[in-house]
Amino acid sequence: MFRGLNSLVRLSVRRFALKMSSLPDVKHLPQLHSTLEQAKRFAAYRAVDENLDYQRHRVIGVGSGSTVIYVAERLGQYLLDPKFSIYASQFVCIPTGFQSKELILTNGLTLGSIEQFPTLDIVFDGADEVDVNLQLIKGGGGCLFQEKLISTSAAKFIVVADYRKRSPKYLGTNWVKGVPIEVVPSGYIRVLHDLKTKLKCKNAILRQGAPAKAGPVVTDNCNFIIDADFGEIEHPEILHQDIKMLVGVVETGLFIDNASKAYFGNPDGSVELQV
Ligand SMILES: O=C[C@H](O)[C@H](O)[C@H](O)COP(=O)(O)O
Repeated sequence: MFRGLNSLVRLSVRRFALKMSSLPDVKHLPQLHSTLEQAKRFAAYRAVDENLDYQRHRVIGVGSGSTVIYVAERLGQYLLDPKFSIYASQFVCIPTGFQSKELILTNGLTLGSIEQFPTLDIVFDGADEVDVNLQLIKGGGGCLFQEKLISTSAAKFIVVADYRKRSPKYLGTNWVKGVPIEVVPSGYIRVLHDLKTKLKCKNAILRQGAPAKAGPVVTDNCNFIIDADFGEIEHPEILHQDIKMLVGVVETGLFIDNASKAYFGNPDGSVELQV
């Protein structure tokens, strides 16, 4: 129901922006249903406004998840404002999966592919947890491989998140579902076994699609996802390398030395920046 409500609000935001025909101030937009959604929107709008160099940036990555919804919304508003539209009409947006492809299209933006544009100017994406060194856990929504492909192909990777994602110190403190790992389907038993025996993982499970689907989650690349719990992760770069070495692993949800900045939205409208 909330998703439906939010879509309605987003539609009215688009109409509002159309009527205003200038980049709307986030504080004047119709309120979203929860303070958490408001926090995500505050972070996304500020991240776009502060980092998008609309006169120079042409190839823009749009990530996955519930926070980038507001990134795509903001980018769409640049198209509607005559001051920016001449530049925004030249933006090409590269998606990190099916969901972001839809976001790009529904906000009136031009869709491109990583094969056409292997180098990006900037990418905006969410995160499941951000540690004090800007290392990330991503993949809670199952999109990690394409997200990593896009974010490591961009000159700048800007993280947009709400206040819950900021780790007090180590990854694995706030996000306790485990590190998402994309694996080739035929190799999942082997990877589960190796995670437990070779890497001393506390628990590793194949992500299930229930209740929406019986059986495992299948990614946009037709792979499976394993969630591997290592507790608090002191050395994410080493863990990432160790997991990558396992036969059957396509990519890990540990994003190492990749993000340039992270914006965390708070319910009161303030946004914290981590660099
Ligand atoms: O696979 C999903 C992605 O890594 C998302 O960016 C991540 O899960 C954060 O999503 P959200 O903005 O919904 O918290």
